[in-house]
Amino acid sequence: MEIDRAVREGSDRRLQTKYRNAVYVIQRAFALYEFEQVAFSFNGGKDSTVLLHLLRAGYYLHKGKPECSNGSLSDSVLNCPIRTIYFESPCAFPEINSFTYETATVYGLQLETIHSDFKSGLEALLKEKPTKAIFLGTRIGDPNAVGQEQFSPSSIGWPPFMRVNPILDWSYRDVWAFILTCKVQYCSLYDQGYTSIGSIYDTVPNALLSIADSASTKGTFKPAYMLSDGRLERAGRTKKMHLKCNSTSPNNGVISVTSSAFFTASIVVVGDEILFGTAEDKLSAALCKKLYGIGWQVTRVAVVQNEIDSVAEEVERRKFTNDMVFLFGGFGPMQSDVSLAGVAKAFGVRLAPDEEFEEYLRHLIGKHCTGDRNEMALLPEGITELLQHEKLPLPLIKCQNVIILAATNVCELETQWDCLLELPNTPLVQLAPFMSKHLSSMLSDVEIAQTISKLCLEFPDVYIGCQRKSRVQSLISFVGKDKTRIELAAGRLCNSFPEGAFSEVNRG
Ligand SMILES: Cc1cc2nc3c(=O)[nH]c(=O)nc-3n(C[C@H](O)[C@H](O)[C@H](O)COP(=O)(O)O)c2cc1C
Ligand SMILES: Nc1ncnc2c1ncn2[C@@H]1O[C@H](COP(=O)(O)OP(=O)(O)OP(=O)(O)O)[C@@H](O)[C@H]1O
Ligand SMILES: [Mg+2]
Repeated sequence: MEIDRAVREGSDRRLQTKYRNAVYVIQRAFALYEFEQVAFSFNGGKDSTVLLHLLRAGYYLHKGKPECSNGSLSDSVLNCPIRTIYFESPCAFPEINSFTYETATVYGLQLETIHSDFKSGLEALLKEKPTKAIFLGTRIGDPNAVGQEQFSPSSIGWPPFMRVNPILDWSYRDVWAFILTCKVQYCSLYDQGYTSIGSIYDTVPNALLSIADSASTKGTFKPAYMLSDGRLERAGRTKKMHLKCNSTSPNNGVISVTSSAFFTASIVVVGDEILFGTAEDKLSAALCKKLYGIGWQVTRVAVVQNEIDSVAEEVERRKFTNDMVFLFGGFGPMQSDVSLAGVAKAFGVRLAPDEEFEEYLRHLIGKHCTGDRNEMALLPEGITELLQHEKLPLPLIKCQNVIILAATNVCELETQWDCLLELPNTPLVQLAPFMSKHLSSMLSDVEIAQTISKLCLEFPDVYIGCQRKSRVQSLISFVGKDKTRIELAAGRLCNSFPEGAFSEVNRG
């Protein structure tokens, strides 16, 4: 079989190992489940394309390599007539759609197209046809791969089936090594600089592949297999929150950009000494200001103990509720430096040696690196991205939406913040800035409370807060992204009281 031969006869030992393991998982699944009760989730993406050919190889080996009477391989075994499900969406790239359909025809896949979301589509599918297992092209590093194994039951709340992930441990490089070694067709978007493909509204070519040397090559991109750091394969995926694409919406998935889009962040500070009261947390106050400056809203600052479970608990909660979580403290060689272990626990992954980070550490602390395994170079496996900038002695560590800031003082924080903003794939999207207006008054909080409550109902888009300077002096703040609305709300307050009751103050 051509795939099997291409890999085995090639010289890439690593690919051969990955291939053998993936095909083994596929053969075991075929031995475990009836062929009619397994399905392949295929969407024309590079990972599912790899999986398609592995399934063909696994099926061929499972079938025991039958041959035609003339000694050549029969066509029926070169194909793997597996039930194949494709969740088609109006937001998909036309190139992806056509590649999916053409590939299904070429390889004799039994294609079933589903037009609803994953969960309800699978519920309907399982009701209609018994389905015990579904093959997916999920890989470690995909946002939804966390905690998964090669055989993982579907999650709670999902219909029951086994998710089979034969290429879970494959890297970006392994995927391209396989595609190029086996010379199989792939979707044309990957030749135009796309490295991971979502919808037309959230995916652009990967800027790291841009050829922007001259006017004639402007807007041209190198092919996906040229991306040297596979951890950046999702750099062309923009944030979903900006854009809403809904296949069931009346405007049939037409893009709608939320003008008041805003991101939220939370800050986790790891520090026993802050909780003892012997040290002060100045870093989170400085970071709040920075985030506010780029239009982000900070929804929580939490100080936790230097304890794995305390860090894990806080990070686990915040990574769901916030777009980004920033973590300070508890990072280093001391026994109390448990932040990375806490982050790993929050994501349900283990700490594993990261060769690239180890190299940076060796440069930085050289002879102080003891033993042949540096504990500081143990990073959460499969979810870590190193954010490197020439001004930083060590790259910043990003684990999905959690960024570990190694700053020990405000000055270091400022450098790290500036570097983060300068990164080509910065996770810090600059949003419309917040604006504010502040009024001071000698009226007491009791006198103004009712009017402010009414204003809050009338202006849900403006934050209206009252800070008591004393029992008889208040500072009322109006914060939001629409200056007219802020002015209107502030004017409404002033008009509700005798003239001169409020005076504007500048709070920088
Ligand atoms: C066949 C199939 C099975 C899935 N099973 C689960 C599951 O058991 N639990 C879950 O949380 N998500 C499940 N998902 C959803 C994926 O984890 C993930 O959300 C999706 O593949 C990524 O698409 P998105 O980034 O557009 O959300 C499944 C998706 C597919 C296609
Ligand atoms: N619309 C879909 N229909 C069927 N299966 C899907 C769909 N979207 C995702 N999947 C399944 O989830 C897997 C992971 O999706 P993911 O987008 O990470 O990979 P891919 O699409 O194969 O490649 P890429 O990362 O380059 O987009 C796919 O390989 C496929 O098995
Ligand atoms: Mg994809």
